[in-house]
Amino acid sequence: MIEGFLPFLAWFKALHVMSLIAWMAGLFYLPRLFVYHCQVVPRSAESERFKVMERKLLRQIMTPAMICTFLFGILLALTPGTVDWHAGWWYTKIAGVLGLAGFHGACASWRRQFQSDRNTRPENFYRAANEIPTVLMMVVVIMVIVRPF
Ligand code: HEM
Repeated sequence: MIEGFLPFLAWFKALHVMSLIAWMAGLFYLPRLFVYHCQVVPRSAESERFKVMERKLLRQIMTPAMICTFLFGILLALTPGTVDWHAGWWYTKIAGVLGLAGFHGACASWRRQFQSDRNTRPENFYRAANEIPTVLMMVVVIMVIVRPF
C-alpha cells in the first residue's frame, strides 16, 4: 500500500469512472456496428465506412479507455483502505473485469475479420454477444458498490 496516494484517492476514482464509462460505451456499441455491418454487401461503400468506424472506435477510444481504466484501478487498489484483500467481492470484481478484457479481445479479433471481408458469423451472433458486456458490467458494479460478500 502506498500512503502517498491517499490525497489523490478522489482523483483516481474520478479518472477510473471516466475511463470505464468510455470503455463500456465502446464495448456496448462495437457489437451493434457488427450487427449493421452484417446487413451490407462486402466491399460496398457502406461496408468500407463501417470498417473505418469500427477501427476508429476500437483504436482511438476503446483500447486507450481500457488502459486508463486498468491504470487508475491499479492506482486505486494501491491506495490504503480501498480493497479488502480477504473479501469475495474484490475477486469477483476482478473476474468480471478479466471477462470484459476477454470480450474486448474477441471484439478486436472480429473487427479484423470484418476488415478483411472474412466475417462468417450471422448478425444474430453479434446481437447475442452484445449482452455479454451488459451482464459483466452489472456484476462488476454490484461487487464494488453493494459488496454483497
Ligand atoms: C484492472 C481493473 C480494475 C481495477 C484494479 C479496479 C480497482 C478498483 C478499486 C480499487 C476501486 C475502489 C474501491 C473503493 O474503495 O470504493 C474501484 C472502484 C470502482 N470500480 Fe474499478 N477496477 C478495475 C476495473 C473496473 C471496471 C472495468 C469497472 C466497470 C465496468 C469498474 C468499476 C468501478 C466502480 C463503479 C467503482 C466505484 C467508484 C466509486 O466508489 O464511486 N472498475 N475499482
